[in-house]
Amino acid sequence: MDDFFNVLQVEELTRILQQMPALGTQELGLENCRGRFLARDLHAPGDLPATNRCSMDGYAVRAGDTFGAGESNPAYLEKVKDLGICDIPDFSIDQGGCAGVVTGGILPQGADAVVMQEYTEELGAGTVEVRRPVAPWENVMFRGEDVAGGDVAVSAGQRAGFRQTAMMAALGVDKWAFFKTPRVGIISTGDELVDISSPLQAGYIRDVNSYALAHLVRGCGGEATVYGITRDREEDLNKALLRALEKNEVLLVSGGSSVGQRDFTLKAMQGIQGLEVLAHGLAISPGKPTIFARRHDKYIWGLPGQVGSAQVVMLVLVLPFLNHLQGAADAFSEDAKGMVRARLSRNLASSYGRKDYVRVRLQEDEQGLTATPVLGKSGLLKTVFQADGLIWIPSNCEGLARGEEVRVMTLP
Ligand SMILES: Nc1nc2c(c(=O)[nH]1)N[C@H]1C(S)=C(S)[C@@H](COP(=O)(O)OP(=O)(O)OC[C@H]3O[C@@H](n4cnc5c(N)ncnc54)[C@H](O)[C@@H]3O)O[C@H]1N2
Ligand code: MOO
Repeated sequence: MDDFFNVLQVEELTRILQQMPALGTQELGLENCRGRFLARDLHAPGDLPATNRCSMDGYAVRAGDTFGAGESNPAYLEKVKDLGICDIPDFSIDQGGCAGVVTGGILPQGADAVVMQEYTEELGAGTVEVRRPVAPWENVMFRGEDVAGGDVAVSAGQRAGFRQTAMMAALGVDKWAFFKTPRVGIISTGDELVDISSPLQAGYIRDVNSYALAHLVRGCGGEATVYGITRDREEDLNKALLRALEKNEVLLVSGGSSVGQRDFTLKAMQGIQGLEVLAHGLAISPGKPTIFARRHDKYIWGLPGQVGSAQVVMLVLVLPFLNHLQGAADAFSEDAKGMVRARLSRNLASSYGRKDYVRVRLQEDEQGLTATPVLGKSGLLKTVFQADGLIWIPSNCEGLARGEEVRVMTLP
C-alpha cells in the first residue's frame, strides 16, 4: 500500500521550511532574553575596551626601559604617580618613568606595558626597582580589542547565550529586539492511548509522545501546551486541531499520520479551511508518514505515532523548523552545534532513494570516537534511549562501510 502523495526528499521539505517567515519581534531586557535569537545586528556603539587597559596590578612602563633587567641587574624607574581604578591619567610616561597601576585601570599615554608588582620593589623617594623585562604590550588589553566601535558585536540570528549576554552588557545594551518564540500545541491521537496518570489495561499503551515532544519543544525555547489524547475519529481530531490552532503557531499531532484504516490525521487536517498540505510522506527512515501543512502563518506537523520515529523527526526537522521560526540563522545546517566526527563500527546497509537516520552510541578510545549503531524497531524506545547521537545515510547511497568517518548529531 502506498497512498502517500507528495512524497518528498528531506532536502525538498527543508527548502520549503526555509521559505516560511520568522515570527514577529519584540524588545526584551537582558534578563529575559536567554535562548532568544537577535532580530537585528548589534553594532558596537564604541570601542570595547574604550581605552588601553592594564590587565595586571603593577607598574605601567615603556617596555624598552626594562629590556635586559634581571635579578642581578634590575632597572630603576622613576614613579610619576599611583593611579586608582577610575583615574584618568593626565600625564604621559617618558623614558625612565613609570606609574603604579591596578588591574583594569587605564594605561597612561607613553606606556606600552605593565610589569607585575611581584617583579618590582619600591625603594623609596619614587624609585621603583624592576627585576624582569616585559615585552611591548605585555599585560595590556587594547582599545577595541573585544570589538571596534561600529563593528557587528552580535549578529542577527545568533542565539542569546551567556556569551552574547555578556557582550551586550559590556556594550551597555539593556534591551534589544529579539524574535518571538513559537507557541506549540501538542496532540496525541489513538484509541489505544491512555495518559500516564491513568491505570493501564491490556491492549492500551501510555501516551509517551505528548511528554517527549513537549520536552523537546521547551528545550528549544518553544512554549508547549499539551492538549492530551484525541480518539481515532476524524471529527474529534478536526475539532481538536481547530481549537489548538487558535492559540498556537505550530501544532504537533502524533499518530494516525500513515495510510491505515484508522489514520485520520490527514483527513482531519484537510477539513480545515485554507489549509495546504505541503508534504505527506517523506523519503526518510524512520519517519516516512510525516505530514507538513500550512494554514496562512500557522503550521501543522503530523508525526508518526511510533515513539522512535516521532523523536527522530522532531530532532532532524521539527526542532530546526522551530529554531527557524524564532529567527535562527542557518537553523537547518547539518554543521550546527552538537556535531562530532566518529568512525563507524560496522557496515550499514540502506535503501537507495531515502535518507536513513541511524541512532548510534559513542565510545572513545585512543583513536578517537567510534559510533556503534543501536538497531531496532522504531516503535521501541531503546534505539533513541540508548543512543548518544544520530548519523544519516544520504538518499543517494546504499550504505556506509565499517571504519568510514561519519558526522554524528549528538542528542540534546
Ligand atoms: N501498511 C503500512 N503500515 C505502516 C506503514 C506503511 O507505510 N504502510 N508505515 C509504518 C510506519 S513507518 C510508521 S512510523 C507507522 C506510523 O503510523 P501512524 O503515524 O499512523 O501512527 P499510529 O498507527 O497511530 O501508531 C503507530 C504506533 O505508535 C504508537 N503510538 C501512537 N501514538 C503514540 C503516543 N502518543 N505515545 C506512544 N505511542 C504512540 C501506536 O500505539 C502504534 O503502536 O505506521 C507503520 N505502518
Ligand atoms: O517511519 Mo516509521 O517512522 O519507519 O517507523
